[in-house]
Amino acid sequence: MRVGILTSGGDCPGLNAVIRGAVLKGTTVYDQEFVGFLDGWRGLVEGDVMELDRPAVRGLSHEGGTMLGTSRFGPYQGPNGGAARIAEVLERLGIDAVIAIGGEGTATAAQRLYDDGIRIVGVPKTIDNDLDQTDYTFGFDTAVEIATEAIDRLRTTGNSHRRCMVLEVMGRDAGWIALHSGTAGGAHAILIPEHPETIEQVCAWVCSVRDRGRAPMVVVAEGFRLPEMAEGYSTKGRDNLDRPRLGGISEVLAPMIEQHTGIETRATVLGYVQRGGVPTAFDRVLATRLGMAVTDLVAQGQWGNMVALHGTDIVPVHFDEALADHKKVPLERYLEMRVMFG
Ligand SMILES: Nc1ncnc2c1ncn2[C@@H]1O[C@H](COP(=O)(O)OP(=O)(O)O)[C@@H](O)[C@H]1O
Ligand SMILES: O=P(O)(O)OC[C@H]1O[C@](O)(COP(=O)(O)O)[C@@H](O)[C@@H]1O
Ligand SMILES: [Mg+2]
Repeated sequence: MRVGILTSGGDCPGLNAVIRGAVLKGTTVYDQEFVGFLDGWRGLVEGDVMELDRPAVRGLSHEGGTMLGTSRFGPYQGPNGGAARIAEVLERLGIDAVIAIGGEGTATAAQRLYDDGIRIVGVPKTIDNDLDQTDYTFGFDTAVEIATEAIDRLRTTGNSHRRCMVLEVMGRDAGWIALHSGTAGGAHAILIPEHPETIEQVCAWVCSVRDRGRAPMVVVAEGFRLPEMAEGYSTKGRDNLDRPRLGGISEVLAPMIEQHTGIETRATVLGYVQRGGVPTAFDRVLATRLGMAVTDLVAQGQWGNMVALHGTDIVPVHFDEALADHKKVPLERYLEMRVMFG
């Protein structure tokens, strides 16, 4: 069987480890052959492929990014898009099945292609960790490590100047990176998209920290909203799916905090550093296992499924099930940490 792999959506540390895991197990255990589609769905629609044999994936598990490239191009997009045309491309290239590695957008597209008769399986990917039906996604642990290191570093400069430091991390709809890094770094307030807080409440926490003689550390997810904000803070237009490009809420909060409390306050937007560079050991292991497991789905013809982490097991989950809900931070998880704020 000849299998095509693609990576789609935002990149994420661990994508290369998935590709390597799939190629190593698929070639040795199942005699599968692999090609990679370049730049996500674009490579599939346009038939733009590279051979993926064992030497092509050598030493790949520690490398960040994706060797195949990624994009936000859609499989139904453009004059050549659509399942019928994709079926022709697969036929012409002698490819029997597709492995799509991506987030909820990629899984939505994969589900639609599956409904339209394409033999496709998936691997979940998101640094935000907000895909349902999988306990963790690779890339998340790496992002949390990077954000935690940033908190540690901001603390020493904040302490030296007795400033309030505000760190903005990624998290469009879900505050997992903020919650985990803020917890690990001992932040005095953690602000996430799921649970608005008033500026008065944030300032009350900041003042209580200052009153103890400490320099306040606030971690905010990019998608956090004050109660009066209708959507996440955005000044960079919208993406090709018409979602606001988020970023900059920390730069709104910092002057507000300074004005309300009189404490000198500085904002840092961590940005794409969270998505770049080498994956942690945890993410390499998870990504490798997911890549290996997805070749089982191909061998068994379990089309329409993706592999997922349940506890310590890798199990198949139908795209439909995974897409039914969005894995947000539950209120009780937030309240658990909120008692420590201030
Ligand atoms: N509802 C949808 N229907 C068809 N294709 C979609 C849909 N949502 C996303 N896609 C395609 O999948 C690509 C990746 O989705 P995106 O949300 O950008 O990343 P991710 O897969 O990481 O969530 C999008 O650019 C788009 O081309
Ligand atoms: O600028 P881009 O590449 O569109 O991505 C920004 C978004 O991607 C994310 O990193 C999420 O990416 P994934 O869920 O696709 O891993 C968000 O936190 C952020 O809002
Ligand atoms: Mg998405």
